[in-house]
Amino acid sequence: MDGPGESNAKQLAAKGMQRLPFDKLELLQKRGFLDEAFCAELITMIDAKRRPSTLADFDGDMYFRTSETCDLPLDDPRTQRLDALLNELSGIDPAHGEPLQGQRYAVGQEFKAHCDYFNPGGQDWDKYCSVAGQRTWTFMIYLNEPEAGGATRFKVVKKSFQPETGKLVCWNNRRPDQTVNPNTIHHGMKVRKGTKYVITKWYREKPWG
Ligand SMILES: O=C(O)CCC(=O)C(=O)O
Ligand SMILES: [Fe+2]
Repeated sequence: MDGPGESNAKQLAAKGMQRLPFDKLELLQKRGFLDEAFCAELITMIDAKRRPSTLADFDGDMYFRTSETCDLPLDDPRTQRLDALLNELSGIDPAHGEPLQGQRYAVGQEFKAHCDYFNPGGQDWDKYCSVAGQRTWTFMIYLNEPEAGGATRFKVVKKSFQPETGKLVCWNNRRPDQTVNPNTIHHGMKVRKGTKYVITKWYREKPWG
């Protein structure tokens, strides 16, 4: 039985998502999850209100994550519409979702290889996980196509996703036994030309505080 904070690869496939053929992690994609017009609106929202992206368990590399982040306004109908679409697709109780974020990468910006889960026992574990617990699933949507660069590379399974307007990628950050899955390590690679915009939605084991 999946916990209330977990999605399920079989159910996602039944809803039309394509599962990638890897045993090492549950990784799925869906082209055209959002239409171009909605992506363009979300880009406008991200451009309007952004801050430097942050990191948990900072290890001294100032250049590890160089992008900007937008906390999408909770009271905006477009945020609510997107959240509803993701909650419906994931099948996860909305209470377990972190607030939606947009990420913006200008030329040269990246998010080096990392996992989305928090390191059990890491310096920031209590700060980020004492209330809502571990991250379970990640859902990420590309809002546009930069002219060059900006792929998301899953190193262990050697799979790169090219940004494609409206495409959704999602994965389980844990294994079936609920331990964290290091095979999910991925790199938001440097944008070489243009600007890259994505939306990220993370779900938690327990309700978000
Ligand atoms: O931008 C990307 O391609 C990856 C983003 C990412 O991994 C994250 O926000 O956790
Ligand atoms: Fe990530």
